[in-house]
Amino acid sequence: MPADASTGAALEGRVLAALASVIDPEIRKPITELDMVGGVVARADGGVDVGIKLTIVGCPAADRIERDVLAAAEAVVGPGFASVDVTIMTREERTALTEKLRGGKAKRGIPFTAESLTRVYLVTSGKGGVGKSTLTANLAVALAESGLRVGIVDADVHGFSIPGILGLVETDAATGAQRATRPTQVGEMILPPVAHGVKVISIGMFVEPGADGAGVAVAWRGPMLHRTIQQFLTDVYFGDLDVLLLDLPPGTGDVAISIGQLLPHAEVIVVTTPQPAAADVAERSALVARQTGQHVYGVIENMSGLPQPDGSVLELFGSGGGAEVARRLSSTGAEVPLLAQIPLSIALRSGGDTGEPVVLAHPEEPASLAIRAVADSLATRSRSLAGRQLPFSPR
Ligand SMILES: Nc1ncnc2c1ncn2[C@@H]1O[C@H](COP(=O)(O)OP(=O)(O)OP(=O)(O)O)[C@@H](O)[C@H]1O
Repeated sequence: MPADASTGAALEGRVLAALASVIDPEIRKPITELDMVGGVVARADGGVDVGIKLTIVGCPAADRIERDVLAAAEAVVGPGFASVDVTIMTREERTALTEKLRGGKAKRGIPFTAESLTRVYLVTSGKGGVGKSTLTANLAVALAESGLRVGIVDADVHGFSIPGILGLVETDAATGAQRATRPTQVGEMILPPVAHGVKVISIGMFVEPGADGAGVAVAWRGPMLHRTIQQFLTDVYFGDLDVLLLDLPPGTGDVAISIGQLLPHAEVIVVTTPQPAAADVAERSALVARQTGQHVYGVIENMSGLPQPDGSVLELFGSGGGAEVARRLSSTGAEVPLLAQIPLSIALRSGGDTGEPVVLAHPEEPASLAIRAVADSLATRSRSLAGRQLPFSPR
């Protein structure tokens, strides 16, 4: 039923209040806080005309925002009594929005400083293929499911697999090839795509797909890598995060050193396999992090024994590698625990192939339970202020 036209201003106020429930899916804030509501005008017939200003032309969230705005307005004035007019923000309005999102600061900096409340974890490994990206993605999804605000920076420059593992894949209109979802850019601010509640940015989102659909290999030089990682940490709008996970390339290369300089307070999680022979290289990746002052939070052993139907366990990659890396790191610095042993799991592997993380698709799997136990231990840690300089001084 239409509202009474004589209460125009009150009606406009009620519709505006209802629009506060419409969340921009990329920025994850109410559109009313983002100055995206151009106007709400009550009509003589008891209906309402709503003007919406999107951040950019071709905004991927446009349809959803328009639909949600219409639904919110109709919930107040009745079906068929609301119209939505969509326009695009001016350059000045976009600049004002990006400044507002940066907390009023025109100048960009890395928000994940030692004083911020975001816990930053670097997921590293000695060698490739040990499941570092798969675990990073599943840990992030498990943390988001437990109610935390979570972001991932996929800094694995040569093996950017996080978008695929999380299903952030789209078809390139020009070539028909599959490619990682492109982030929306608002002025100089990049809005990370969201998958399963996790904000994700990946180098794979910025490379062109090859003929086979895979990202074209990029020959990165050290300074360019450093700038790219720095840009991910400054220009990508993550908002307030509880946890930021960075998926590092395997080994001890330029990216690890750059991140050591940019995020010296980050903590390191080392992923290794049960193979004792791999312990050397895994240990080295953590030692580089220690040299830049980072704390090693713990070791995860992945691809541990595969449970068999008869109850026995097949130790395909041997055993003891995770405990060995934890023991060696503990003997040369602060105590480093073995956080978990994640079993070999077909469901974990196939979830990575289809973009449906195993912790969501098969929460009862032993691999999911082991990943969730690590996520729980990360989730229950609060960011300690001990030993940190607070941003005010005594008079
Ligand atoms: N516990 C597991 N059981 C079965 N398969 C797994 C397990 N962990 C990872 N895998 C599979 O192993 C392969 C390598 O995993 P992933 O890409 O996560 O490794 P990575 O260490 O990130 O490699 P890189 O750094 O070289 O990109 C993937 O196909 C993944 O699905």
